[in-house]
Amino acid sequence: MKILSVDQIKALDKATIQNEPIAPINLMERAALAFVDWFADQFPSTKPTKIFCGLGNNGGDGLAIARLLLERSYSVEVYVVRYAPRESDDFMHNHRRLKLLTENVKYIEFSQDIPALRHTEVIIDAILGSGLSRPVDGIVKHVIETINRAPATVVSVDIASGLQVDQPNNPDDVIIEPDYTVTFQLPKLAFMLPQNGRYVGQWSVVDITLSKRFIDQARTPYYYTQPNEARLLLRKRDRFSHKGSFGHALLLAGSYGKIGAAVLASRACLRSGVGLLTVQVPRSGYGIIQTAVPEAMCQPDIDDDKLTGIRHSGNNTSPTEFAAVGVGPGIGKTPETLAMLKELISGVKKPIVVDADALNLLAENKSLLAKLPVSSILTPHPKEFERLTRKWSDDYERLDLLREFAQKHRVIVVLKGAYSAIATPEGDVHFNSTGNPGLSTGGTGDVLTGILTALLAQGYDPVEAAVLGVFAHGLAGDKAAEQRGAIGMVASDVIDALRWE
Ligand SMILES: NC(=O)C1=CN([C@@H]2O[C@H](COP(=O)(O)OP(=O)(O)OC[C@H]3O[C@@H](n4cnc5c(N)ncnc54)[C@H](OP(=O)(O)O)[C@@H]3O)[C@@H](O)[C@H]2O)[C@@H](O)CC1
Ligand SMILES: [K+]
Repeated sequence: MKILSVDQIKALDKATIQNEPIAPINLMERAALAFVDWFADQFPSTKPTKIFCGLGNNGGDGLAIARLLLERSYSVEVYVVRYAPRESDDFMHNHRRLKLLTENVKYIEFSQDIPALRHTEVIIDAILGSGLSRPVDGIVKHVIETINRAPATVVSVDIASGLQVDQPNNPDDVIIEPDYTVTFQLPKLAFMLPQNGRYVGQWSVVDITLSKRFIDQARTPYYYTQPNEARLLLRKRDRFSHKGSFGHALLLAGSYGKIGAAVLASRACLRSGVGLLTVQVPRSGYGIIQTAVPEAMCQPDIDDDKLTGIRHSGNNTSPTEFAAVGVGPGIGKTPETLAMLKELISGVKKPIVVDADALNLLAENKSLLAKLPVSSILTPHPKEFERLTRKWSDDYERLDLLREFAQKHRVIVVLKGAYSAIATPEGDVHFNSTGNPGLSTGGTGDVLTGILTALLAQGYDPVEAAVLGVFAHGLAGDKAAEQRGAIGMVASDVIDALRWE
């Protein structure tokens, strides 16, 4: 699903009106209906509802929503925040229609006009939408502050009033802090960024059938991966396939005290469809791997405690002969392990998966970045990404840094977090839709490395591997959270919950 800029959203609105064609007022009606359908699924008609409307089209939506809720027997009070002398045409139209139905429309010009808000109520925020053009002040600011202090449930129409759609707000901006946002047609970039979490709440997209042709043709670097899109990436298995069809992967993981990282990455790799897996661990991890992951072959390092080089033994010759290589989980940062990483990077040509301490070693030896095979997948969490780049002042700057980094080094970067952002060498960013705070626990990153290595070994295109792998990892995390709760779940639960279908 594409994420469009605020200018593109306006153009999409216009294109729909012209091409469908549909009168603007009917488009507003469609939006209000879609909102009300969502609302009626969430809240019973016995729930007292107060709707706060601005004077633009977001306010017009609010008035239409008020009328439709009244028609469905909700008890609704409407407040119009009069911050300017002029209303939009569609606001006026809906104002007239609403007045035919109820006298219960009040106006807020001064602070004393703001009603008391109770915890039993639902507040619908239709003050400002995508037309926000400056920070809020005056009476709008007072109303927003009052709503934010209220114990009531708050639902924003399209976007929280005061929140910018696709650029940073000022730190002292006053913005609605909703429990829910119900947005029209496509998600907004603002929803993807951690700094806006409290200004978005739980968000949903409702379909108002805006021009599909316009959306298909619109150019944007930003995408949001939906379940149907991720599932399309999954390859079917041929009945006549054999283990050679799914690649032989190599994982370089573990150090003394962190062999568990190698176990987790290996198990996840095997649970993600790899044909064969060889794990290289320090010698002290040999028995552990052979016992904990009997499906994997193990190549011990000559060193007891750390990885020191690429071992060429048994039926495996050099890293170039593996279908895919994953490196990093639990490896530590000793000079010997750095030497191993250098040997690997200069030896392989195919994309590799780079995680954890391998990323920290790259951050301390930035000249290695230029030597990474094209389309390698790097999986930093924000702190690791900061070490690879620099500090940022807000999440929009971080997003710019992410895109620049991926383009400059021609790699894929999975920036982990809520809505993990996958940046491609072409400069696109795919935000992931699965996952939950339960994934913030030791070992889940190792699991992701195993998954991504397995997908590369099976011959997936690296961008598709990253998008699909991050999606499946988050989905397994969601299933684990359902079973164990987000607090009690551990990385092994995520592996157990992996399902490729
Ligand atoms: N996209 C779609 O397809 C559809 C969109 N729809 C709906 O339309 C909404 C967008 O409507 P909109 O463009 O009228 O903008 P909206 O946010 O109501 O505000 C504009 C007014 O507020 C003013 N204003 C701005 N900032 C201000 C501030 N800080 N403090 C005070 N005032 C401020 C601004 O003034 P100006 O900038 O012109 O000076 C202008 O007068 C969108 O979010 C969705 O709900 C649906 O109905 C149908 C399908
Ligand atoms: K709003």
